[in-house]
Amino acid sequence: MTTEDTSSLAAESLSKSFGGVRAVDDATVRFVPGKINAIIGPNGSGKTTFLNCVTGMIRPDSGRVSLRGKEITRASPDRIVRLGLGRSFQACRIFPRMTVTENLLVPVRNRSVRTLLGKAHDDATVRRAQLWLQRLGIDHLHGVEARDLSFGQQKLLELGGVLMSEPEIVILDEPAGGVNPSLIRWISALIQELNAEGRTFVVVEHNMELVMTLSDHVVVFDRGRPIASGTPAEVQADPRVLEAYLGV
Ligand SMILES: Nc1ncnc2c1ncn2[C@@H]1O[C@H](COP(=O)(O)OP(=O)(O)OP(=O)(O)O)[C@@H](O)[C@H]1O
Repeated sequence: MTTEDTSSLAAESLSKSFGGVRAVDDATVRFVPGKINAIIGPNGSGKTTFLNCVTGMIRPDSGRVSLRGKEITRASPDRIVRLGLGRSFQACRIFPRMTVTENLLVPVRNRSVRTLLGKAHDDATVRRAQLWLQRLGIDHLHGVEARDLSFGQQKLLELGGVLMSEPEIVILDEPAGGVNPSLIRWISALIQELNAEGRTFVVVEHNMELVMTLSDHVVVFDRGRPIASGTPAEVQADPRVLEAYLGV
């Protein structure tokens, strides 16, 4: 078995430039299956672009992405979701004029016209949406339009949308960004619970306290490429990481 086979999600020599900016520069990353993986790095170090390449949102200039050993580099975002990879966004993506429940039922993760025009949702799907809302602690808001939710509630709703596709791997872009401390603790506990049930997480996050307490494996990006990886304690003690963050 090769190293790649042991990792459910991996990127190899991934590169993406925007004009003269090498946003992702020959990045090779193997996420640890079944664990909470974090990606950290200074602003502009390429974390979001890397995730966009991994999830099919943008096509890398070179390199490959694989899921369970199978190449997905050129797969569409929809297909990648169907293969078990769910993803939230830094700028929360919800439908503001739809209710909380409708947001979970709308096929955001499968935007094909066929699905949009397809039959109404079956009872099982509605029930599943209710169960996720309960788990997220926002079931009492089921009939409220998403635009009337607080920012933190909108983040939970977006997470619910991701979970509706029952992903094996959940990628979260800044789940704690702009969220108050008690909600951060709630989201953190949820991630741990969902991970304990077998879901792998990849979390891009700037909140270092959260990263260091939550994650099992941390990958540090700097100038488009991973410069260090390991346990939170290992990366914290790595001089390359201090240099990237502090320029020391
Ligand atoms: N669509 C784009 N067009 C041009 N440049 C881009 C584009 N997207 C990203 N970049 C540039 O690529 C580099 C990496 O950006 P990216 O957003 O991936 O970093 P990041 O680590 O996610 O940053 P942050 O932590 O601030 O979210 C930056 O220099 C950014 O300005």
